Amino acid sequence: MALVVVVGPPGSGKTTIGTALAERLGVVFRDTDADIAAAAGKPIPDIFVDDGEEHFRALEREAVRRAVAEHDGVLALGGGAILAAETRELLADILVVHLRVDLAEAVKRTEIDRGRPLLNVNPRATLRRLMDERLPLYREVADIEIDTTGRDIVALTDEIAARIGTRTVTVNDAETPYSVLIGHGVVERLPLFIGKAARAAVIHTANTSELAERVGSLLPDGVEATLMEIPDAEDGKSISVAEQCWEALGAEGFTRTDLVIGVGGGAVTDLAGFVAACWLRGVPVVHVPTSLLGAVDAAVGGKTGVNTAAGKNLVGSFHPPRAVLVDLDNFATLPRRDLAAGLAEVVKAGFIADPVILELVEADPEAALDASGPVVAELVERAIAVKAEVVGSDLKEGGLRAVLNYGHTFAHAIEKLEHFRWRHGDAVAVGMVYAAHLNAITGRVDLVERTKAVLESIGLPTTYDAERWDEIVAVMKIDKKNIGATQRFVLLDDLAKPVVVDDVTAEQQREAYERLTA
Ligand SMILES: NC(=O)c1ccc[n+]([C@@H]2O[C@H](COP(=O)([O-])OP(=O)(O)OC[C@H]3O[C@@H](n4cnc5c(N)ncnc54)[C@H](O)[C@@H]3O)[C@@H](O)[C@H]2O)c1
Ligand SMILES: O=C(O)C(=O)C[C@@H](O)[C@H](O)[C@H](O)COP(=O)(O)O
Repeated sequence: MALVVVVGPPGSGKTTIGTALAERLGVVFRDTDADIAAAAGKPIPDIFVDDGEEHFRALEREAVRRAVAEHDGVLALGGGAILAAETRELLADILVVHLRVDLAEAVKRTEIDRGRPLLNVNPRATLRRLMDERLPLYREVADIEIDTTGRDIVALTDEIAARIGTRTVTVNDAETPYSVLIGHGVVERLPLFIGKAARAAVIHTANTSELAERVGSLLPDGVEATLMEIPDAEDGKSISVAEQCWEALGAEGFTRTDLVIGVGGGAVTDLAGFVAACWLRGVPVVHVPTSLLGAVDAAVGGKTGVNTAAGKNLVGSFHPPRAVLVDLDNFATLPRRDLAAGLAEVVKAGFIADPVILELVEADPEAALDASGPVVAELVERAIAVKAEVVGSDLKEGGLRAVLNYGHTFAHAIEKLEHFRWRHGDAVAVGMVYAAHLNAITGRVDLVERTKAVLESIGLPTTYDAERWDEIVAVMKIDKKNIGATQRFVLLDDLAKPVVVDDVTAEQQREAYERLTA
């Protein structure tokens, strides 16, 4: 079903603004006038001349019906499409943007384009009449009305995106670009990303069961929801849980066009992504992250996986989602400790790429912990933008993507030694302090105090048990970034200047541990 439908009189900019809006939202643009001309094999003015307006309107009603049902992007309708009552009814459940324009500018804009059959004679008077007649109908169907007169495209698309309540980050993945919608209530946009699914498996934990039910109820008629509750947190991220999900998919007869939806924290989205990646060798997955960490990191970028006795995330696959719906309202029930843990990955994005993030947290740590406040919304968008930029150019961690692992070599060792009972974000916080010591010890930038201060200001741990070096070093040796026997670490040459190095000596690693635990 269409994401946004754009309506308005001739000259209001439906095609230009609709195209820019689609680009901004990371979706495809479609125009029913173009559909009609293509299907008829001739331009619209020729249809009017050869077959008459009534015939054209019949073609238009059918073109709109079809496009609304099958196009999951921005859809522009011909200026007169809303004359049909059945079309207006069709638009009742869809987000409709009405573009207004004043008469003088509409005349100017339409003069350039001669292909408008109703404006061949006395265009100014005709336009005035059409605009007056149709205004109440545009208003009847529209959710948002925007005056385009004298305004540039960028400002207009920004305003429409903001009024839709959705900030969108596009992940320009080389395989299939997808959108991360961020805003209050964006879970409602789920029906746009159903594709051809006849069934959807909604994977969740007890903590997100209410939302999972709501997600099930948002599926369009004819799409059958199967709710699959898995154990909470890391207990759910195991091969045996994945296997139970596959058994359930088999029992429900899931096919390649059916859909998996992950509703929960990072553990759920990692598991749901993995289940989707392996079922029939890959079915679509949509993520509805409910934790801050899931939203800014786990749900974006296509890394999926489970933990095994051998270690954290060692079994998995790259399987980018079809879309990610970051509904900020979902953070309302997230415990403060989990919100803080999510901020660890946000702070990481600050150190590796966007220092404004650090400034925002440092300026007001409490605001960074206020789930419903504007600072969290900005932090979420910035952190996702950092991640999208990196994974968009290196999905499979051939090079650049490793920078997202800043602090993770040590963090994953803690997680394994603690039998996955530590919060991932807590481990990453300690891991970043360890990395900051390594930065300083290896003659790079000294950000130790800044790292500790920002993490402590939001209640995150910055030290670890002093007696476990031998175990830690053993686990770090099986880190995914290592090449053969060569250990690799992500360090910082400077703030926002990450580098992957392979020459950190055993002594330097030990020295960093001693400083961390001193
Ligand atoms: N794939 C990736 O790129 C990637 C990136 C970062 C982290 N991860 C993985 O993500 C996991 C960590 O994610 P996490 O921190 O979200 O942990 P989590 O999924 O374990 O969630 C933390 C806790 O918060 C609860 N919770 C989640 N949303 C809630 C809500 N709205 N209200 C109340 N409770 C809620 C969960 O049920 C859980 O108890 C780790 O397994 C980590 O390895 C993956
Ligand atoms: O997406 C990535 O790439 C990351 O490294 C993001 C990390 O923050 C995240 O914790 C991820 O789960 C780590 O992946 P792994 O490959 O080190 O297991």
